[in-house]
Amino acid sequence: MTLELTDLHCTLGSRAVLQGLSATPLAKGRVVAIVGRNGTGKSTLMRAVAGLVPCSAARLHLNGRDLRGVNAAARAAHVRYLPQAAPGSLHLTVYESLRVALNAHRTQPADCAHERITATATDLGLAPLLGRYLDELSGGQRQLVWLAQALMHRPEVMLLDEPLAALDPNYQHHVMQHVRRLAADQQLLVLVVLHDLNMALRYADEALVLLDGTVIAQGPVHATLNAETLAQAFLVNARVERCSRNMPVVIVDDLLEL
Ligand SMILES: Nc1ncnc2c1ncn2[C@@H]1O[C@H](COP(=O)(O)OP(=O)(O)OP(=O)(O)O)[C@@H](O)[C@H]1O
Repeated sequence: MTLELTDLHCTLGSRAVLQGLSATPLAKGRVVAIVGRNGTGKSTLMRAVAGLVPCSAARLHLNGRDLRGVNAAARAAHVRYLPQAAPGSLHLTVYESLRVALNAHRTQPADCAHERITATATDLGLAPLLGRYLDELSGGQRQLVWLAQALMHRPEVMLLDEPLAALDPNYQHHVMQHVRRLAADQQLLVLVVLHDLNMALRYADEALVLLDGTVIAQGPVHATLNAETLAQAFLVNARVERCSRNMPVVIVDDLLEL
């Protein structure tokens, strides 16, 4: 399974947001970190792949299937988008909301539903919250529930837009470990917008670096997030060093002039 993106253009209002964005085909089973400065088109790219904003492309294919004529509702069976700000909460318990999410696509026989819900909730550390109402949860807890809902579908592609933004460090690592395991076990392609470059270095296989609506670098995450790319993408003087446990860490020394 691959996702092919060639020459994507998307104009919102009068702004050309995606400007001929192309990427080397993205393969299943991998976690791809989408990074780039604010307003550079990361969310728009996700929304374009999900079919939520109008875009033109020379090629927008999933598994050889042309997605261009496929509307967002039909794409949702294969491509699941988790936005930055999820919609307002209904007065449902976490368990009920996961049940609704599972039923929405009927990918599982009903007798597996309970096991599926409890397994996903346990994996994400949500088991103690299953009986709580969504509108009584904290922002971070709710974000975890949206993620669990998205994962109920077993899509081919998961688009996660800053899924760590409201989470404490423990949950951040918990979520990324789970996402990574899912990608490998279920041969899922995960595109994840991350502002924390250290999380990208630690958990992503590949990085896609955006600037002004195009891809300026793509490849294995450790090779791609180098000083030169970080300078161009973020206007920072940065280096990637190994910590005492041999994990790569981005250190920003200075800001570069605009
Ligand atoms: N509906 C819209 N109408 C007009 N312009 C829009 C619309 N949505 C987004 N934009 C503009 O498109 C550009 C890219 O926005 P997008 O949300 O894709 O950026 P981003 O890289 O995800 O940013 P961030 O890291 O801040 O979330 C921004 O300049 C934004 O103002």
